[in-house]
Amino acid sequence: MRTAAVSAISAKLLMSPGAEVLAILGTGKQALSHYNVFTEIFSFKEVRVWSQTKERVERFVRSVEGPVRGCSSAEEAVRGADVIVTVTRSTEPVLYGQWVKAGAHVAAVGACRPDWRELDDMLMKSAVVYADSREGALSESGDVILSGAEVFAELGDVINGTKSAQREKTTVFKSLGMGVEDAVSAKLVFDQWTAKATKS
Ligand SMILES: NC(=O)C1=CN([C@@H]2O[C@H](COP(=O)(O)OP(=O)(O)OC[C@H]3O[C@@H](n4cnc5c(N)ncnc54)[C@H](O)[C@@H]3O)[C@@H](O)[C@H]2O)C=CC1
Ligand SMILES: O=C([O-])C1=[NH+]CCC1
Repeated sequence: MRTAAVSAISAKLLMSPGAEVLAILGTGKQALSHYNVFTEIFSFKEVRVWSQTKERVERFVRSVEGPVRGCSSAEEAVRGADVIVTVTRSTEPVLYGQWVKAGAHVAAVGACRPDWRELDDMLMKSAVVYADSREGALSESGDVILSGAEVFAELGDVINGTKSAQREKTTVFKSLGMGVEDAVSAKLVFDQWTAKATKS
């Protein structure tokens, strides 16, 4: 859930204000938590999902409570989408720059190893790239390292106002996960548990 929460912060800061279509590539655990968080926080008119097999797409569509359209290709899912979440275990690109609408926001969550890819070079080089941690992205993200793309800013730089949120451009948020996110999540759970325990 904390990974999806961070992706939602990236979308809040970087997606175009009139975003209507969300596409999710992947149908595993992260896909489900991203679906739940993004549909809870935002009001997309359409949500699309794609995965490697038809069976996985159908299982995902059955498992969620809200509407979602299963797609038979990644291209079909992402063409025209305003926000794209990549949550696969792929080691090769599944999302190509030529399919991505100008001004779209991509939350790139998979490919967390230096030789793994989810996004192609065209997308990485044409987008404004943000990361949770610049240091992490430069040592762990195949999409950043192998494309040679520049990391424009950390998400924290945008939150504290030292770097701009370039919403009008195509943006990529490269998520790798940080210990501080786990610590904050653990504190939230602990605080809620303590509050409940004190009431009873
Ligand atoms: N950035 C972050 O903070 C975090 C990143 N991750 C990463 O997110 C990714 C997804 O994690 P989970 O949902 O837990 O995994 P999962 O195993 O539950 O789901 C993986 C999904 O990827 C799809 N997939 C696998 N190989 C593929 C390929 N070659 N092409 C297209 N789709 C493929 C599967 O069909 C499945 O839908 C993993 O790469 C994981 O390492 C996970 C947790 C935190
Ligand atoms: O932060 C995290 O838990 C992970 N990041 C990459 C795989 C798992």
